[in-house]
Amino acid sequence: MQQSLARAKVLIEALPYIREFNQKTVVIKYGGHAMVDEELKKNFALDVILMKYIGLNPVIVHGGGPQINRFLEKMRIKPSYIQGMRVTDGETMDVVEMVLVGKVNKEIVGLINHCGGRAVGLSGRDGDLVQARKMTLLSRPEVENAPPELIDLGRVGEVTRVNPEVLRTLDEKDFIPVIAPVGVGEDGQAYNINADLVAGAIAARLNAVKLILLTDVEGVKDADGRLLSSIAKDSVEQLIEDGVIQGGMIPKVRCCRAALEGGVTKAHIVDGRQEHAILLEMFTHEGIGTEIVQ
Ligand SMILES: Nc1ncnc2c1ncn2[C@@H]1O[C@H](COP(=O)(O)OP(=O)(O)O)[C@@H](O)[C@H]1O
Ligand SMILES: CC(=O)N[C@@H](CCC(=O)OP(=O)(O)O)C(=O)O
Repeated sequence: MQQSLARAKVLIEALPYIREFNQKTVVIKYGGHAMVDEELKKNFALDVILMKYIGLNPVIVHGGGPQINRFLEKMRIKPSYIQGMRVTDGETMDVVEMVLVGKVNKEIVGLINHCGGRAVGLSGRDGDLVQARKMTLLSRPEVENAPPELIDLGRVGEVTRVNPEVLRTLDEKDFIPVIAPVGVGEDGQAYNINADLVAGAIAARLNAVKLILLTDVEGVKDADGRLLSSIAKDSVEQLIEDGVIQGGMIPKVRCCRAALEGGVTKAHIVDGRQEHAILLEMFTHEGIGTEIVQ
């Protein structure tokens, strides 16, 4: 009796959130590090399917950094990153597109469909969804007051425009879009874009009610390693400058800030290794991880 009452209470706790998010878009970035084991991947798929069936519009953007690295290692190419971005020469770009679009994307789509959902895989090149240009990245000078230098990352892109037409068409037919972070340049060439940045840009363009970034840590931590449950968007740059936020966490917090500035209501960085992380974040009073706030 007690147990069934507890179960009913869980459902009732979700009710205000289900009502609030009805017909709203939620962009979920599924990081490569969160794709840990088969059980976790299946639970991710089930969370997304549940969201769709209770009336939300989930849009998935996935990463695949570790999966790309495994392939590069087989080819004896050493991965290299600057400020969380992969240095991408022509050969690496071929591997990036092959692994992200040909492998990781298809696996996620296959899993969602196998679990009873209706997913369609896309890259940013399909329907000109994610348009890009070469990313300009400035060095952070070691010596005080030294002028920053332009870093050449090869075929790494930044988003210039999101064309949501193809996503609207899929939504009309109740498909769940699963997007690989490869963009298209003016020259028609592919660009490798950090998946967090793609998720942030799509969330802003779709006026998403939430952006959720699933990663492999509990959330953003302070200098002593304690979880920060909330960060004001205007303190993000200071935390980067102080060296508290580093590496792959940099594009995450920056994209959350940009998404909020672009009209997204809430942005969260959440531990994708936790079972049903999406449901806990979306439909419980406590929430989990770090919220970036206005
Ligand atoms: N302040 C911080 N709080 C939490 N993680 C941080 C912080 N600074 C750097 N990181 C690193 O960022 C990583 C997440 O980025 P990344 O590896 O690119 O994840 P993903 O593959 O999910 O995109 C964490 O595993 C952690 O090592
Ligand atoms: C420019 C850049 O760094 N692109 C990323 C794209 C994939 C990604 O972002 O994957 P995760 O989310 O799993 O890290 C890369 O090549 O690894």
